[in-house]
Formats: sequence, C-alpha cells, structure tokens
Amino acid sequence: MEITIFGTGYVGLVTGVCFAEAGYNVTCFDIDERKITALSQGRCPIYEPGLEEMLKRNLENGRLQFTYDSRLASKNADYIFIAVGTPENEDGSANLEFLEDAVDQIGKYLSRDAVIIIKSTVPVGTNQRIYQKLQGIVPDNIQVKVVSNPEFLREGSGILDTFHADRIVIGADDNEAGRAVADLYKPFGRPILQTDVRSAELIKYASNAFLATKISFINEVANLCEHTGANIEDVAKGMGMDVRIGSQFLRAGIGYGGSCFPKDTKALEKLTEDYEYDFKILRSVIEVNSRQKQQLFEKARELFGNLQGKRVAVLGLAFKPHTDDIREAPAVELIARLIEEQADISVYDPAASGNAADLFGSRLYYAENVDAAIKGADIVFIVTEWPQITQYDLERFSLLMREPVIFDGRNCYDLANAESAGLTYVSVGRKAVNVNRNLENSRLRG
Ligand SMILES: NC(=O)c1ccc[n+]([C@@H]2O[C@H](COP(=O)([O-])OP(=O)(O)OC[C@H]3O[C@@H](n4cnc5c(N)ncnc54)[C@H](O)[C@@H]3O)[C@@H](O)[C@H]2O)c1
Ligand SMILES: O=c1ccn([C@@H]2O[C@H](COP(=O)(O)OP(=O)(O)O[C@H]3O[C@H](CO)[C@@H](O)[C@H](O)[C@H]3O)[C@@H](O)[C@H]2O)c(=O)[nH]1
Repeated sequence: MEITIFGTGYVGLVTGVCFAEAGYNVTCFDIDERKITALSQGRCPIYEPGLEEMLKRNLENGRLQFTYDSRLASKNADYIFIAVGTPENEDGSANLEFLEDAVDQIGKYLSRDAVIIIKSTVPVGTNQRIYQKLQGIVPDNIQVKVVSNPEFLREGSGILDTFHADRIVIGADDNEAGRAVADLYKPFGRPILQTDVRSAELIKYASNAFLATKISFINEVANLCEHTGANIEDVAKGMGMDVRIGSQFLRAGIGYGGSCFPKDTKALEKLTEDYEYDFKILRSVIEVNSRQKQQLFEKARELFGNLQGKRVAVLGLAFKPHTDDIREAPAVELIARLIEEQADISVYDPAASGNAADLFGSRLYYAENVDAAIKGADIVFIVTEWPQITQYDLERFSLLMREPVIFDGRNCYDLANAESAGLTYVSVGRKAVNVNRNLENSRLRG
C-alpha cells in the first residue's frame, strides 16, 4: 500500500514521518525544491525535538522518501494526503490556491483508483467541491474518492500529538472510503470519529475557535482582575478545577498567535458571513485578542509616556515556546510598535531569532542570551514563556538593567519573588508590584 503526502510543511512532514514510523511506505512531495532536497538528506527545516531523528530513521530504513516530481508522487499512490497551506486572504477567508493546484496535479497524473484525504484546514463545502473537480479531471476508468481528515496537532509537539491524539476525525460521504481511511489509522490505536464530510470540516474550525474563545475569555477576566484587584492565577485555577470547565487554555497573557488560531477564527467568521449568519461570540473573540496583543505596550506607555530612545529588551519572539515560528506572534506586533516609537530594541529567543532577522533585519539587536539582551535596558517585555526566561535568576534584572522594569505578558514570575527582587513588575491580571508613586492613579498600581 502506497501513501503519498502533498505538501511537506509542518503538518505534511509530521504526517509523513509518523505514518512511516507506523510501518507504511510514504512518499512526500512539495513544490519547494529546497525543502525536498534538505529533507531527503535528513535535514529537518522545522524545529521540533525528536522530529529530525525520526526523519533520519525512516529515510534509512527506506520507508520514507521525498520527491520533487508530482507525477511520480501521484501515479502509484493508493492514498494521497493533501496538507498544503491554506493561508489567509486579505478579506480573512481561506486561500485555497495551493489546494486547487495540488488537486490539479494529482488529477492529471493519477493512474489507478485512489482516496484523496484532505488534511489542510478548509471551509465547509471544500471537500465536496474538490471531489466534483476531480471527477472532471481523472479518466473514467479511475475511481477517486475524497475524505476529510482535519489535523489537530500543535506546533512543537506534532509527533506526540499524532501518537496520542484525543481523536482522529474522518469525514466521508462514501462509507467504504471512510472505513478505508479509518483502517489506515489503526496502527495508531487512537479513538476515531467518523462523520459526514461537512461536519468534519466544521469540527476543525469549531475546535480552534472554541480554544481561542477560552483564551479570549480568560484574558477578559484577567483585565477585570486588574480593575477589581483579584488575581487571575487564582481565578483561573479555581475555574479550571471544575472538570466541566477544565484547566487547559486558561492561561491569561498577551493573546494568542501562531499560524492557526488567528487565520482559522477569521476564516470561520468569513464563512459565517457567506451564510449571512452573525456569529457574535466569534467576532468578540477576535476583537478581544487584537486588543490584548496591544496591552503590554499600552501599559508601558502608561508608565513611561513616550518610549522614544528607551533601551528596550524583548524576551521571546516565537508565538509560543519550543517553536521557531513567529507567524502572528504577539512579539512581532509589539516590536513593530516599538520601532514606530523609535525605541532602541534588543531581542532574545532561543529558536526564533533567525526568523525575526528575516523580518526586521538590522533594526534589532539579536542577543545570544537573556543577559546580553537586558544589559543596560530601561524596560523588559516578556512575550514568550521559554524555560530560559521563566527560570531566569530575578536578581540579574536589577544587576544588569538600568532600572529593573519588567512588563510580563506571560505571568512568568511569582509576585512575591518579583517584589523581593526589587523589580517593577507589571504582569497580566495581577497586581503590579513596586510601581512608583507618581502612578498613584494608574490602574497599574493594582
Ligand atoms: N501548523 C500546524 O500546527 C497545523 C495544525 C493543524 C492543521 N494545520 C493546517 O494544515 C495545513 C498545512 O499547514 P502547515 O503549517 O503545514 O503549512 P506550511 O505553510 O508549513 O506548509 C505548506 C506546504 O505546502 C507546500 N505546497 C504548496 N502548494 C503545494 C502543492 N501544490 N503541492 C505540494 N506542496 C505544496 C508548501 O511549499 C509548503 O511546504 C493548513 O491548512 C493548516 O491550517 C496546521
Ligand atoms: O492558555 C493558553 C493557551 C494558549 N495560548 C496561546 O495560544 C496560541 C496557540 O497555542 P497552541 O494551541 O498551543 O498552538 P498551535 O500550535 O497554534 O495549535 C493550535 O492550532 C493548531 C492548528 O490548527 C491545532 O491543530 C491545535 O489543536 C491548536 O492547539 C499561542 O500563542 C499560545 O501562547 C494562550 O495564550 N493561553
């Protein structure tokens, strides 16, 4: 049985490697020749612990191969996963150009019956449309079926998420094709939910939108904590202990980022517009998040007035720890505003500095570690909760900075520790500590 993967980005690569690890023969195709060259030499362009080792192992045992030839990839495949990107259009809708191109290639070269499995996140109705399109391309003697199989892995823990998935969703309007894809997943031994195609497509968007809702909700509660003097850490803990609510995705902070939540919430909003349905909660979730991303900067403005000429260190660039991805990262928006303010900016991130350098070039100083980033700084912003930052010795802020003023968008430190280390410490949904007296009337005084 031959499996092919179209699109060897994060999802495609993890899928390919995991199916090879599960014992299948897998061929991965991508239009990016450099990526294919690197991967076929065992070099992983994505940062994830364990991924490169698994890639190398399956290249060596011959179960995994990479090709830049779409004909070779398509012609003998029994199952073709499509995991190409579905980025955001200007109007917020999902851009399906890459998907359409992949389907054209597959349809052109398919030489035997096959099941096409769409893993990319796509709006409701897309699988059905792709099925109809393929019917018009493939010769009459070839039977092609389309199955929706949305992906729920998280960046940085894709392998773990695949082998320990809470559920595998398979949406098929053809029972036989649905069952065949369910059989494909048997070696993973995870719970499988089979639905119709449209429900599977919506499960993906609804899941991401719900998780984003939890984050925006807790961020709203955090803002309320700042007004009322309550502490968000205790409030979230108390809420999360109720198993009906659950403790996950209740970490208040500087807002959600990454390649999925921002684009998928917007694409779902666009879809609701197309159906002339007003999904009010979703609209608020998006709005709250974009306001939350500005909050840390606004707090600094409240404390300092103008930030022009200030030495500012930004700790953490990636949208979350253990990834080098800075797509829609709160740090990117913060830095853009700091540049506008003409602040003097140094940054530190254990993995994402290279990606930030591609975006901001010489406008930033890229430090090798926290010490180098904060040396001589007037202000520190914490944007990503990497262990190098959460476990940093608080005394060193006072030692190395001009004045130890920290704006923490991830609530990394215990308030009592920050206070006793003499830091002016402003976090999210908690009382600000050691904020100087001339801010008597500021909300930041907590
Ligand atoms: N990144 C995640 O954590 C994640 C998780 C779940 C679902 N998803 C969804 O999965 C899809 C892929 O996401 P990603 O993060 O892997 O994207 P990505 O942008 O990292 O990778 C997409 C890959 O597709 C390739 N490609 C584009 N057109 C192609 C074509 N015609 N044929 C073959 N390859 C082609 C690109 O060169 C690129 O390597 C998206 O729909 C995304 O929303 C992503
Ligand atoms: O309590 C929380 C949890 C997360 N976040 C932020 O939310 C964003 C997304 O985090 P996470 O969900 O861990 O990362 P992703 O890799 O983007 O994964 C999400 O998006 C993927 C792509 O669709 C889905 O497959 C996953 O199930 C879904 O968790 C990050 O900026 C986090 O900092 C918070 O602010 N508070």
